[in-house]
Amino acid sequence: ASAGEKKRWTLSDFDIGKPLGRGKFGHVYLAREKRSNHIVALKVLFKSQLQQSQVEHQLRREVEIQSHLRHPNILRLYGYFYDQKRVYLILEYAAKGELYKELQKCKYFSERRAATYVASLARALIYCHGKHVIHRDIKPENLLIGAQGELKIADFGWSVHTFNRRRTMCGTLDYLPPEMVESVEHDASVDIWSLGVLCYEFLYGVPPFEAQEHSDTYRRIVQVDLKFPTKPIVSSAAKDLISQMLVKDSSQRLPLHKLLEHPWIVLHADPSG
Ligand SMILES: COc1ccc(C(=O)Nc2ccccc2)cc1NC(=O)CCSCc1cnc2[nH]ccc2c1
Repeated sequence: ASAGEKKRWTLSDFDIGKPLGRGKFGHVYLAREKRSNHIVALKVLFKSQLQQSQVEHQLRREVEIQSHLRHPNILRLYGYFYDQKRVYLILEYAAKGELYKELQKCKYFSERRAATYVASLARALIYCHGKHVIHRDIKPENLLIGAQGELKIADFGWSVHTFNRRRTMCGTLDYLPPEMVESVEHDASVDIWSLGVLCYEFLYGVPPFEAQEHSDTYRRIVQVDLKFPTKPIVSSAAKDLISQMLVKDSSQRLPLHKLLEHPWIVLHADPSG
């Protein structure tokens, strides 16, 4: 309710629960807002560390952007407050946890689950692009799963290594499109590339351009060295979709709204999302 957003929150409004994770700027805790019994994730950032890294403006800008985003597949930022030493972000709690852990556990997803996730992400990105917000950094580490199994772009803040516990740690190049790897300025079509990389990883369990050395990943990306393994068996419709997203010329990538009409998505994605 809009009245609630005007409220000045304080720590005493919350019962603090178990830690959900920790990162460069602070810790995240499960918490319950006392009056409503609403369960949230409370992210605690240390002002000293924010100042040291000169990210206060970035945080202010992000809080501003996030407070206007309302989409079932984008993790909500309900509000924030601060005290002497810390800034607190009141975030939506995704009850089924981190997607990359689920992917590690299953190795790879069924075509139905992969298509359902890709369709949800496409709808969330269409929504963001409509609000001129791009590059939602959609690698598996930044995706959470809600109570009904729905995907949430959790956008962990540009340099917050909160949950990037994957072997290819924070600096993974895997998701960057050619124009970003060649540090050319980028537009919303970067998200189409990243979604294509994600779709491949959902189906095969590894990103398409993975290599031992960064330099090899870099070369495979700029050459779009796309190969489909013979195992697991993946439909040609899925490969066709991925091939239309992982295109070097960003203007030739399949637009997101066309993705939602692609036969593989229409055939396999759960309409519920
Ligand atoms: C909208 O979201 C965010 C908005 C802003 C920031 C942020 O830190 N911005 C920043 C910080 C410093 C400098 C500049 C910018 C982070 C998030 N989001 C998360 O951090 C997601 C994981 S915390 C929540 C959460 C929920 N549900 C879960 N279920 C299991 C674990 C878990 C974990």
